[in-house]
Amino acid sequence: MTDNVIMKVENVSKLYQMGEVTVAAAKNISLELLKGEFVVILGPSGSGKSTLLNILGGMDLPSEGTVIMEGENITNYNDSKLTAYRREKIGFVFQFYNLMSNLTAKENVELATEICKGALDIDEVMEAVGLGDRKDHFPAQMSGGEQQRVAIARAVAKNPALLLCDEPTGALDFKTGIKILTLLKEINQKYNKTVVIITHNVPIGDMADRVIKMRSGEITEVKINKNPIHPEGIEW
Ligand SMILES: Nc1ncnc2c1ncn2[C@@H]1O[C@H](COP(=O)(O)OP(=O)(O)OP(=O)(O)O)[C@@H](O)[C@H]1O
Repeated sequence: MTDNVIMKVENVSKLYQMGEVTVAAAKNISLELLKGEFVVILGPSGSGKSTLLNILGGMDLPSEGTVIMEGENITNYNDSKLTAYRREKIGFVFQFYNLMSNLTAKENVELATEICKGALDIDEVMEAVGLGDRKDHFPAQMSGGEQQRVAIARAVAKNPALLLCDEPTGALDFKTGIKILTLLKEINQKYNKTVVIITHNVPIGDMADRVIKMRSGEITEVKINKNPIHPEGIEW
């Protein structure tokens, strides 16, 4: 394993038995994620993106294959080790922000970092996501874009090795979506974090260092972007 590989996925499949039929939600997937890389996994509905993301994030185990994160095979982990893995190593950003409505923006971020070793300074992260003056606002007092910024701060403040984002712009209007993608790129550069976005939204691939295309549970194409574009150049 080269030094800058943080995750190595080898021959991962996820099979579901539906009566007589075996459904392969992921089929023989192999990939590597590099430190500081910005990756977009693209695929239509049902192509296996969420299945793969769940496996990378330790929310689900593959039926076959291995996932090596920073040299450790997480597919051998028991439930408590997987919980620790999700807590320490992975920052999740979802389409819907899943904030605690009775906590302020800052408290939402604090809650996520309380049980983490090596968390980042919360005030600094709140500034980095552009919410320095919104820390004491409750989710209901914030726009969708602002709530997604809180969700990103919450994921980043844990100082995870990998930020996994599932359709992070899916619930946002175009302009706000571009701002969120810009923020994810800034976070990627400022903290040298590996960021993976999964989406069906093809133009988002143009901002990635690497685009991985999926169809029917398989990787169909891997494209390196030598010159990824700034998110403000993306249109959909
Ligand atoms: N628990 C399950 N049992 C049976 N089949 C499943 C299960 N989970 C996923 N699948 C099937 O695996 C395939 C891939 O699903 P997955 O949710 O990973 O796709 P996706 O690309 O994330 O789609 P979307 O963009 O709509 O969320 C689909 O055909 C789905 O029906």
